[in-house]
Amino acid sequence: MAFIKDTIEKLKQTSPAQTEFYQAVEEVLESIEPIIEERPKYREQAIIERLVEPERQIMFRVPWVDDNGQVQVNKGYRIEFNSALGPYKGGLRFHPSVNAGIIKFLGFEQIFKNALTGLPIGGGKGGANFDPKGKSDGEIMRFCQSFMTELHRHIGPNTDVPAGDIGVGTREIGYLFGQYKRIVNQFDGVLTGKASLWGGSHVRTEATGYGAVYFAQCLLGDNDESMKDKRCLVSGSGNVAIYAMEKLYELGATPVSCSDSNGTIYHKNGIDLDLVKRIKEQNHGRLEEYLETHSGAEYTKRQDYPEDGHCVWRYEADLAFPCATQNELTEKDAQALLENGCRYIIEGANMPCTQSAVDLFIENNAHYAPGKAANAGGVATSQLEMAQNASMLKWSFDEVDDKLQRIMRNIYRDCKRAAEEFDHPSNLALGANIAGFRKVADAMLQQGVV
Ligand SMILES: NC(=O)C1=CN([C@@H]2O[C@H](COP(=O)(O)OP(=O)(O)OC[C@H]3O[C@@H](n4cnc5c(N)ncnc54)[C@H](O)[C@@H]3O)[C@@H](O)[C@H]2O)C=CC1
Ligand SMILES: O=C(O)CCC(=O)C(=O)O
Repeated sequence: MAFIKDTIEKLKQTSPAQTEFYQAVEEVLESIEPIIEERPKYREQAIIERLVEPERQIMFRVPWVDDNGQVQVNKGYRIEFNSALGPYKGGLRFHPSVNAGIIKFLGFEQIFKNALTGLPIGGGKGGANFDPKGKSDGEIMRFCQSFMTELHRHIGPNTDVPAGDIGVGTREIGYLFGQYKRIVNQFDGVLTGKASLWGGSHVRTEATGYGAVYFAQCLLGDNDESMKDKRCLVSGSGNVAIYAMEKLYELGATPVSCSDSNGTIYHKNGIDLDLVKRIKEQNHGRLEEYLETHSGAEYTKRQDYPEDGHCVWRYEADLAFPCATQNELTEKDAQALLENGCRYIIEGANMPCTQSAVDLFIENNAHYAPGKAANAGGVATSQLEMAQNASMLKWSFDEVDDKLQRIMRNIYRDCKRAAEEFDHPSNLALGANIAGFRKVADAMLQQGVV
């Protein structure tokens, strides 16, 4: 469709050097082509042109003082992308690679993901090019306080509700919340992923990883298979990877790998999850330390990965869960997975597979679950946290987990139905984009030209 090409070309001119953002937009626009043709109103009302332009983008200076008394400066971002379905909602990423294009791709994906949850939340994302690695607790706190000193004027429980993402977990949310409360003098549900002791929801920590595995269960079930005895490759060793592995073990599967930005562990007998939690959650250490306890496991340093991909995808397994970061699974990795008999690819991370990897999975009829559907359990549980905060109630772990399971089943069903309706019954990427887009686009039509 010429219109899609034109849209991408225009974006390249008006928002230069935002490669990941173009990638995310192109992927969505190509799969919603049939529905744009079916409903001329979307074109007449410039829904696409409006969708690709954030409602608001905030960029700010984040000055802070390090442990040596040196003043440091980072760049902070919050992109309030689309509020057609509810207050902006989406995480904050603290990572040195963060720039406006990365935050925009994440915010754009978040719009459709949040729509798929069926809950009243719009799409947003934020972060900073701050590297938490090697920073002391005091430095992290001062950075978070400075970040919130600007951010607080743009957010609110009914306006924009940030949460965590890479580099932002319960500790950072605590420091951010403390500063917000101090400035606005209100204890409200302005952030999610809070500690359970003071307003956090049960299951939010586990939700993204658990949700991805619940989604995989739906997919396996539809193919008369179960998780039992399945071998699973997992990348990452952060929040999403850890709780995906926990749920895999609970369901009788065996995760055999995990990774961090320095290297990959492959442990044929199954990853020692307690040890990974100790290294990562408690000590904020490096995965290489795993070998001190398990000398039989394999460790591959990042510099020894194949040139055209990531060594984690070169092992044999039934399922693959990319749970680290964007574009971490290349076409060559996809080829290796398929050759090794892997038939299920479930994205725990946001856009971890390159577009050519996704195309290869789909061409080969592998079961590919896109991140915007499979990892939506995190943001869905964030919305459950907002609901609990607003009603001043606290639900039990099982109550939240039951709701999460139901939401993941509904997302799976909606993606599948949309894929069937548009004659690509096994293409869940197409199904997710159409099902998510339709909700946002219809809400935008109903709200007029804004
Ligand atoms: N935390 C959440 O609730 C949600 C997270 N996601 C996505 O899941 C992915 C992982 O996020 P979290 O687990 O929350 O972050 P995290 O900060 O807890 O962990 C990130 C993991 O990815 C690894 N990593 C980061 N950059 C890397 C790189 N360039 N190369 C190799 N490994 C790298 C880190 O070493 C770490 O193990 C991200 O794509 C994030 O956007 C998606 C939905 C919700
Ligand atoms: O919990 C949230 O609000 C956002 C989670 C997130 O950043 C994501 O879904 O990518």
